[in-house]
Parts: sequence; C-alpha cells; structure tokens
Amino acid sequence: MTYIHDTIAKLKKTSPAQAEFYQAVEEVLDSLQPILETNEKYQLHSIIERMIEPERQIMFRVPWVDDQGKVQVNKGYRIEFNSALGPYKGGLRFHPSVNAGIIKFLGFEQIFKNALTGLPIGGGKGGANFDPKGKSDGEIMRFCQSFINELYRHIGPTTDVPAGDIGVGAREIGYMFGQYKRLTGNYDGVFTGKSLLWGGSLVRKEATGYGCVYFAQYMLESKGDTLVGKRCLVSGAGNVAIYTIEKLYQLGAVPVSCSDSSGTIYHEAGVNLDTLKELKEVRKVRLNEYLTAHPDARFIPVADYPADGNAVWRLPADLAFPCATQNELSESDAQALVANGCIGVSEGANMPSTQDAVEVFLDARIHYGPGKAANAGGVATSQLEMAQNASMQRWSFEEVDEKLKVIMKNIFLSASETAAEFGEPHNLVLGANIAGFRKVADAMIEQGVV
Ligand SMILES: NC(=O)C1=CN([C@@H]2O[C@H](COP(=O)(O)OP(=O)(O)OC[C@H]3O[C@@H](n4cnc5c(N)ncnc54)[C@H](O)[C@@H]3O)[C@@H](O)[C@H]2O)C=CC1
Ligand SMILES: O=C(O)CCC(=O)C(=O)O
Repeated sequence: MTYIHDTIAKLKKTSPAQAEFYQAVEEVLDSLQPILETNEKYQLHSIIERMIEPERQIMFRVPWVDDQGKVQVNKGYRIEFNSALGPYKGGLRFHPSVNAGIIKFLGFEQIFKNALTGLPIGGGKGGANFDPKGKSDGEIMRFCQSFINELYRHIGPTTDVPAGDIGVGAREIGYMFGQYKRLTGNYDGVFTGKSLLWGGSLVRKEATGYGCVYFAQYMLESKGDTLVGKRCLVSGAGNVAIYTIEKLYQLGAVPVSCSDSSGTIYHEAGVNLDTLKELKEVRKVRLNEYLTAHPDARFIPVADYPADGNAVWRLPADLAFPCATQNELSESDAQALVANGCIGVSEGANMPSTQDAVEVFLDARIHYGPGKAANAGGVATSQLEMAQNASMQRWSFEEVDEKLKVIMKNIFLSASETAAEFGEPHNLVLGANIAGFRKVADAMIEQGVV
C-alpha cells in the first residue's frame, strides 16, 4: 500500500537514525493495512501521521556526582506519546543503550498495549543512558534525584505516571518519588511500582511475568492444551523473567533456562527460583554464579553464542518466553525453535523478536503472543495501583491477581477475535495491533484535531 510506504519513508526523513522506532511503526502499519483500506476516516483525519508523532518529547541533562566527587552527565528522556485514552503511562529505562529512538519505539508500543488493557491510560515512556551496573546505592540515589529535578515538572497522577522498566525497580522508584515529593510537596500516585510500605500494589512486582504466562495459558487453552509438563525456555534474569519462571512452576510447567548479558543458564532439571532470586534480587551478580549452587546446570557464555543469534533459543523446549530485551530473538533463532518442536512463544519483553523472526512464527502457525499483548499485565496492574491510590484503598493479593487474569484473558480474546474478524484467526499480531489501534484512533477523532 503506497500510503504506508510513503508514511514510513517520510518518518525516516523527519526522524533520522531511529531504527527500533521504524521497526515498531512498520510492524503496526503493516497490520493496519486492512482497516486503513476500508475506513477512509482514518486517512481523512491523518490518524497515522498524528499517532507516529509524539505529543511531546522531553530531553534533558542529568548531572550527578559520583563517589569519587567527579561530576557525571547523562541524557534523560520522557516521551509523552499519546493521551487519547488517559494520562501518559509507561516505564522508565536506565541502560547505557538508551537513546531517543529506543524510547520512541517503547512509547509507541505502549500506546497500543495500554489500549488493549481496556483501562483509561495513554502511552508514554522515558529513561536515561545511565548504567546502574556497578554503581553504589548513593550514586543511584543522586542520579535518580537529579533525573527528577527536571522531570518533576512534567509528571503528575492525572497527567503522566512513570513506572519501572530495565534498570528501574522499587529502589529507584523510591528515590524518584522522594525527590518529587520534596520538590512539589505532593504525596500522590505519580509513580507506580512503588514499595508496598507506601502506596504500592500487591502483584505489581509479579504482574508482567505472571501476565505473560497467563497469556500463554489462554493461547494453549484455545486449542485444548495446557501448560502442564511443558518445558519452557526463558531469557533474561530480571523482574519479568523471574516472575515468568515463578508462574510457570505454579501452573505445572518446567522452566529450564534464564540469561543475562553475560550468558545463558540451561538447567535441565528446572531453574532453581530461590537461587535465581538470591543472585539477581539480593546479590545482583552475574548468572555464572548459579553453577556454584547447581553444578549440574550449564552456563553458555555470550562469547559462545552463534553468530546469527542467541544460544538460549537453540535449546530444545515446548515453549519460549523472551523476557530480556528488544531484538534478542533473530530469524535463525526462530527457525531453530520451530525445528526443535517449540509450539508457542509468549513475549515478556518489548519487541524481543525481529520482524523476520515474527514471520517465521506466523508462517509456522505456532502460538505467538506479541509483547504488546502478552506483557501488558505489568502496565495493567500499574493502573490498578493508580486506582487504589486514588480511592485510598488497598486490595488483597488475590483480588489484584484475579483482576490481572481477567484483563489478560480479555486481551487474548480481543486480539484473537479481531484477528478472526480480519480473516487471519491465528495472527495475534494483526489482531492486537488492529484492536489497540481502533480504540485510540476513534478516541482521537472524537477529541478533534489536537
Ligand atoms: N518491568 C515491567 O513491568 C515490564 C517490562 N517489560 C519489558 O521486559 C523486558 C525486561 O525488563 P525487566 O525485567 O523489567 O528489566 P530488569 O532490569 O529487571 O531485567 C532485565 C534483564 O534482562 C537482561 N538483559 C538485558 N539485556 C540483555 C541482553 N542483551 N541479553 C541477555 N539478557 C539481557 C538483564 O541482564 C536483566 O537480567 C524489557 O524488554 C522491558 O521493556 C515489559 C512490560 C513491563
Ligand atoms: O507499569 C507501567 O506503567 C509501564 C510498564 C512498561 O514499561 C511496559 O509495559 O513496557
């Protein structure tokens, strides 16, 4: 369709050198072809042109003092992408690879993901090219305070509500909230993913991983299958990976791998969750230390990965849960998974599979839950945290978990019913993109040209 082709060509000119952002936009626009062809209103209202341009992009300097007394400077970002459905909502990522293109891809995905939850939240994302690895607690605190010294004026409980992502967990949210409170004098629900001691919601920590497994469960159930006894590959060893592994065990599956940026652990007997939590949540060390407690496991260092992919996806298993980062699963990895008998993929990370890898899954007709549907449990539970804060209530673990299950089920149904409506019932990429798009686009039209 020349309209889509021209739109992407123009985007590349006006927003140069943002490869991940183009990738996310191309995937969505390809899926939207059938709805754009039959609904002139979206072109008349320039919905696509408006959707791919953030409402606001905030870029700022983050100066801070390290433990040696030297001043360091990082780049900070908050991209307020789309507020048609509610306040901007999305995490903050602290990682050295962060740049405007990565935050834009994440913010763009967040628009559709948040729409799919059915909750009143718009899309945004932020972060900094700060590397938390090896930093002292004092350095992390000073960085977070400096980050908020600028960001505080742009956020608020009904305007823009950040949360965590890679490199940002409850500790960082605590330091950022403290500084926000000091600067504004407000004690409000401006962040989610807060500590349970002061306004956090039960289940938020677990929600992305749990939700991703619930999504896999619903995909399997739709074909009369279950998770029981399934051997599962999980990548990553952070928040999403850990709680994906926890829920897989609870539902009778056997997670056999995890990974970090140093390499992959393969434990045929099943990954030991207590050891993993101790290494990553408490001691924050490299995964090879897992072998000390479990000499029967195998560690594959990154140096031994295949040139065209990631060792974790070359292992035999029934299901795959990419939970680390974008583009961590290549076309060759996807081919290896399918050849080894993998029957389903549920993405905990954002855009972990390359476009070619996604094609392999769709062509092979295996279950494929794209990140914006399968990992939406995190942001959905963030909205439940906002609802509890606003009504000064606190719901039990069971109550929140039950709501999370219902939300994930509805996302699965909405993506699969939309996919069927457009004649490709197995294609949840198409279904999720169109279902999310329709809600945002129609809201934008109703709200006029703004
Ligand atoms: N935390 C949340 O609620 C949500 C997170 N996500 C996505 O899930 C993914 C993981 O995020 P979190 O677990 O929150 O972050 P985290 O900081 O807790 O963990 C990230 C993990 O991925 C590993 N990792 C990073 N780059 C890697 C690489 N190149 N190779 C192998 N491992 C690598 C890190 O070592 C770390 O163990 C990201 O794509 C994030 O955007 C998506 C939805 C919500
Ligand atoms: O909980 C949130 O607000 C955001 C979670 C997030 O960053 C994501 O869904 O990728």
